[in-house]
Amino acid sequence: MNKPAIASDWLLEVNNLCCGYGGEAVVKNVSFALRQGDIGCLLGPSGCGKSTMLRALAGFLPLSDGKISLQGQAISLPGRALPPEKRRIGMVFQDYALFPHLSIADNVGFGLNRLSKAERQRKVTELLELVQLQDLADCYPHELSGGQQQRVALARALAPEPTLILLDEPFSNLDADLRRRLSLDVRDILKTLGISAILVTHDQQEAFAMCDQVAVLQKGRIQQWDVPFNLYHEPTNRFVASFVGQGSFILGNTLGPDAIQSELGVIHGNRAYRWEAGTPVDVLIRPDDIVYDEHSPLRPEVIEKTFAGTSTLYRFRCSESTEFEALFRSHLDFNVGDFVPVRVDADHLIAFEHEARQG
Ligand SMILES: Nc1ncnc2c1ncn2[C@@H]1O[C@H](COP(=O)(O)OP(=O)(O)OP(=O)(O)O)[C@@H](O)[C@H]1O
Repeated sequence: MNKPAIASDWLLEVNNLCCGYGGEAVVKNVSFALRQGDIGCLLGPSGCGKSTMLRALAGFLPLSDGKISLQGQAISLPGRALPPEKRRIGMVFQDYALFPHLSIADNVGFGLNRLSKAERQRKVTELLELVQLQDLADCYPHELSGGQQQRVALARALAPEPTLILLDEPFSNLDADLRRRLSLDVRDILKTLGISAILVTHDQQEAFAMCDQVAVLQKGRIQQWDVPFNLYHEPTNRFVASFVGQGSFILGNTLGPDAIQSELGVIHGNRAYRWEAGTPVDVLIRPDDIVYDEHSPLRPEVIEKTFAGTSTLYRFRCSESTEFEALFRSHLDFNVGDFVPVRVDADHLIAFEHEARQG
């Protein structure tokens, strides 16, 4: 049997995308690709162009350069774009955007006019079961909590069986606990249906928990498109290293390709660097790279302590220019002013050529 003619293995391909407003470029030369069933994320600080990229994907913003393809077909090119309603792309917004005068069932069935009444009802029931709101079918949006309204918005976006779902900060109106639970539920629902999605968020925990691939954006450019583990442990540049997770840079000098002399001792890692021995470098120290070791000669001073239940985050100072953080289980209890024996235990040695600090 012949396979359907799909020109590429990728569901979504974005090539050298450039777009913006009034001739001003906001998104610059962005390229990435997403496989069928994967959840991608656009993560970055406020104003870096995440929503602008999403608008271009949805077809609301023209391209000044580049190409967007879905299932191997170009849907956006400069001067030529498939209209939003013909893209088979669903959207879920931060503010839910439900119709207040329609019941939950009618909100979900809104885009299903082409179906017979019975088919429409069957589909709505199926979707409400999927998002676990079958008992609220006859309620109105104002009678639902924020989390429930967002589930309705997801069911409505899924109803026309889109090829791709775009989620624009969908959980940012919810409290932290609900946010975490709902993001995992939404991931499960999308994975069960095998639907691909792009999530826009500035919350890295949400990005890591929910997404298979994450783009870290800065000023309209992708700095790294990778799996969450690599973004944390193998950041490709200083911006990603600082933006993703916690960490401090300390000064060191290379001893060899995989060893750096620093105030915290000789740090070994699993990466080889090509710098000459003696090159000044900034080494990234994550809070989980530091362990308590009562035999260690290194005894930095605790200068800050943040208790967080099962763990405590300590900020240590070795000297005027060397500070770093460490995360210890909270039964290891120290006070500000204590000198604590610690050592570096990092598998992933991340270093960048030394940058003189400003000011
Ligand atoms: N309609 C618009 N007209 C002109 N400039 C815009 C418009 N929308 C956004 N911008 C500008 O484009 C840049 C990127 O905005 P965008 O909303 O894409 O960022 P973002 O990463 O989604 O930010 P946030 O996380 O704060 O929502 C900003 O400098 C913003 O001021």
